[in-house]
Amino acid sequence: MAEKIVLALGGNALQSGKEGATAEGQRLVVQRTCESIAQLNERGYEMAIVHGNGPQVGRIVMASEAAKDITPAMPFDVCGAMSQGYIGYHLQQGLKYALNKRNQSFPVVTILTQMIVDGQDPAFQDPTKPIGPFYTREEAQVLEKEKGYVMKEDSKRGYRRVVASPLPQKIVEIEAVKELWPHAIVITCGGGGIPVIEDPTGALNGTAAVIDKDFAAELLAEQVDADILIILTEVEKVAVNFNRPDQKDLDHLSLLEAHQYCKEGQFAPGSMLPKVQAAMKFVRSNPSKRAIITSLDKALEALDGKTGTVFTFNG
Ligand SMILES: Nc1ncnc2c1ncn2[C@@H]1O[C@H](COP(=O)(O)OP(=O)(O)O)[C@@H](O)[C@H]1O
Ligand SMILES: NC(=O)OP(=O)(O)O
Repeated sequence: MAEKIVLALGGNALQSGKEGATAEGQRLVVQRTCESIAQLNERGYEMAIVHGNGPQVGRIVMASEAAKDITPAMPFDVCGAMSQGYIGYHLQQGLKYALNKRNQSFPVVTILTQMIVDGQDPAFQDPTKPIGPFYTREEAQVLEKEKGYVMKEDSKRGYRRVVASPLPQKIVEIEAVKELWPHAIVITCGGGGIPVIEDPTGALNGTAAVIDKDFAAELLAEQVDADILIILTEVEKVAVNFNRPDQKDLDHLSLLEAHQYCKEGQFAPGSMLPKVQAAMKFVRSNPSKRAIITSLDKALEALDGKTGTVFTFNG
């Protein structure tokens, strides 16, 4: 039977490199990434793709706020839906091209996905999710004062606006994902899913937050009974003493080792920590499964055991 993979693509990773943070730059990074995804498809893996949206949704919100004198600003959840739309569009386009080149006519579909969150989630009182561009400390102070944003340092890369990031609880469109799974590469839970709160009548209402796509991908991987959760970002391996002269890249982590490093504060909150926590949760949910964290261009090598950081239940 074909192995099932949930592939999580980092929002920052999709806007990294020399191309920068333009829509065209992202399209080029997506195109390269789609070449590896098409190779995975060629090998017979069944796949769903979950992408991040931190930089993208941040920019959509900024554009909407900047234009508020011309047209009313879009609510945050609508900005999240817009980010799913354009990143899904880039992925559909890139994948179709990469698959066609290999004479594979496999359907690719983006499902606009809502994610139920708990309105009482303490995360609403403690913003942690970095969105939008990076700023200097001085610029961040000005934004805090002038716009009332909460700004935090992000993995020593600069300062970013942070927003609430409640935990994903239920994928609203999960039945559609399961129906489509054997027949298509499904792009779903983009940006962690559009955060919605269910009221007592069953109505869903969008809320101002950005869900962590690593946790959303983990939830999806459990629900579709995936064999492997692969989290692709900018770094090839998870490291301890990250960005220090004694940095050590890790090939493998057992649950126990990962837990110990989390306790030591080795993984930055809002960036590497949720990835490690999602990987840990997945292997804890079923000890026969594995999770891998690696860079966008190394997915194939990592699946072959040649690189990446592999998480397993035991050592
Ligand atoms: N211990 C660590 N090991 C490796 N990378 C780390 C670590 N701590 C923080 N990072 C940073 O986390 C980044 C990944 O998080 P982020 O950029 O938020 O991911 P995404 O690509 O999903 O948007 C890496 O590119 C790296 O700069
Ligand atoms: N929503 C989300 O987790 O985005 P990033 O991958 O950009 O952090």
